[in-house]
Amino acid sequence: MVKICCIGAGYVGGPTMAVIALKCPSIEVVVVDISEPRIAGWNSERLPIYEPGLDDVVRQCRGRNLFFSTEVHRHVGDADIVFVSVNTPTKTCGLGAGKAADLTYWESAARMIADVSRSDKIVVEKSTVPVKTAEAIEKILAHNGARGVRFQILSNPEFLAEGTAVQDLFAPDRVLIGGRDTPEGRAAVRALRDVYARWVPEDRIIATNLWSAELSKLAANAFLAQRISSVNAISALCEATGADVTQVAHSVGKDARIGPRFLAASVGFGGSCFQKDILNLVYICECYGLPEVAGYWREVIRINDYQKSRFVNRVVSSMFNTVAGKKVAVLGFAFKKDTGDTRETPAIDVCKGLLGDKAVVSIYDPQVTGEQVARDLAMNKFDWDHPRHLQPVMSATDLAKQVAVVPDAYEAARDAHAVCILTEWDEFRTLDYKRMFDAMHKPAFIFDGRNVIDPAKLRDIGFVVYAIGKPLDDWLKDMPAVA
Ligand SMILES: NC(=O)C1=CN([C@@H]2O[C@H](COP(=O)(O)OP(=O)(O)OC[C@H]3O[C@@H](n4cnc5c(N)ncnc54)[C@H](O)[C@@H]3O)[C@@H](O)[C@H]2O)C=CC1
Ligand SMILES: O=C(O)[C@H]1O[C@H](OP(=O)(O)OP(=O)(O)OC[C@H]2O[C@@H](n3ccc(=O)[nH]c3=O)[C@H](O)[C@@H]2O)[C@H](O)[C@@H](O)[C@@H]1O
Repeated sequence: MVKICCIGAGYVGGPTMAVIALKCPSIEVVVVDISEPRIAGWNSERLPIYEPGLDDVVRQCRGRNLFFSTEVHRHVGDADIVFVSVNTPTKTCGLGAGKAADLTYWESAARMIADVSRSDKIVVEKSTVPVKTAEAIEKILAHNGARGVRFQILSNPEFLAEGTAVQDLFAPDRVLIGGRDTPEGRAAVRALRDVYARWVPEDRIIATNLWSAELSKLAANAFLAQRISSVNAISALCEATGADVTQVAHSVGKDARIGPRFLAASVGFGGSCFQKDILNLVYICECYGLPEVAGYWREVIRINDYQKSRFVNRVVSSMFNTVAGKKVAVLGFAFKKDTGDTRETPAIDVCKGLLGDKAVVSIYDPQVTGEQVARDLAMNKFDWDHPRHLQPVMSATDLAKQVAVVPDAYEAARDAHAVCILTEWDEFRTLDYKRMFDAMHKPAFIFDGRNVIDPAKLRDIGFVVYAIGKPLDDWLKDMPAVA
């Protein structure tokens, strides 16, 4: 029986391995992690991540051919194929701080693989890594491995999106496998291809060289994020001119060369990867002496930051230039719908902006806990991807004074001056906004950072409405949008 071990039981390692186990009953899959609570979560009825459809997949194969364990050394030692799916955050200090990928976790995983391996292994980069990481890993394994043990490194980046991870894994647009162009390298690519080929059509499995595979992942995320920054840049111009960004995006996306997806204007993109991977790309370009290329991609991040601060400025300037002491309801804190993940969510920057202007913020999100919100709002940039014990937690008193996390949208809006919609949860489309309006101070404002409400209907109720990239209310027309 082929044995697979995956190091890292996170948003990628957990779902990816669960689907491999489901689709390949003859393969034993063990997911290992140094985090005991995470592994305990995977072995419990309440999985550590919220992902539609995942419970069902895990229930079908856990204990059959899918296992979660903290016995990292034993399972890595036993495996034929070792996936490495550890976090690769942005460096917070030292050379390349704020841009370069921090490969500490990756390197320690690679050294551990070398230490415990007594049989040949295929080592698969699942984490998103800088181009040429495979070369560094090869060196670590070659210099530290036991005599006679051979390693083949493959790059097999993951393209799933949170919230749709299970369906993305069931029917991927493509599976990318990069390997060495040697007999051993080609055999390793074949072995991994055979795993995916059990459910992915052959023409969707692409084999490339190692560096193309590594770079394709960074490039794909950069292209996706660039589409959002493009439409968000246009959204600012829509507000200035009276155009409607939804209509513009629809018209632009009808061009088959452009396509309709991923053109929804928003308060900004979030998530653990877009910013991190683009910064990483920027750093790599700078290292290779390509400042113009680096500058081009850096603008994608700059527009994203601009979009978030533009939103905060809209809120504050509309409300007579101050939100001090005013209650602002925040609907949605996760970085997108159908996930409880808050890493790099635009809600953090928006809430911090409002708190900086002394607002009292009342947050409702169907999947995010108060503890998580407190942690996020107290954190420095990039700290979220480092161990929990190194992260500051906002004191209970500070939290109680300015931030409340409440169990539903109506409670968030009670006695509020404004509502900000920051995540596009489906339930926000069907709320009883009249009921909310009646319970709010007047004028009652609504700021829709995700275009989930119908501005005309809410204006009829009596709200002053701002929606990203939509024609402005008279109220907002003369207010400055950007500081
Ligand atoms: N989150 C996402 O949707 C996607 C993430 N990626 C990439 O996949 C990688 C992993 O991302 P996530 O799963 O989101 O991260 P995560 O933080 O959820 O999971 C990483 C796990 O690795 C564990 N870990 C770290 N060092 C370890 C070690 N030496 N031994 C054993 N376990 C160790 C951590 O305890 C953690 O549970 C990153 O490189 C990310 O860029 C790629 C595609 C999608
Ligand atoms: O490498 C990764 O981590 C993953 O990053 C993204 O996936 P994810 O971040 O989970 O979610 P997306 O659906 O891409 O959304 C990212 C952010 O962009 C925002 N977004 C998305 C689409 C859009 O049209 N407008 C928009 O503002 C979302 O609300 C969210 O905040 C990519 O879509 C995945 O292919 C990739 O594997």
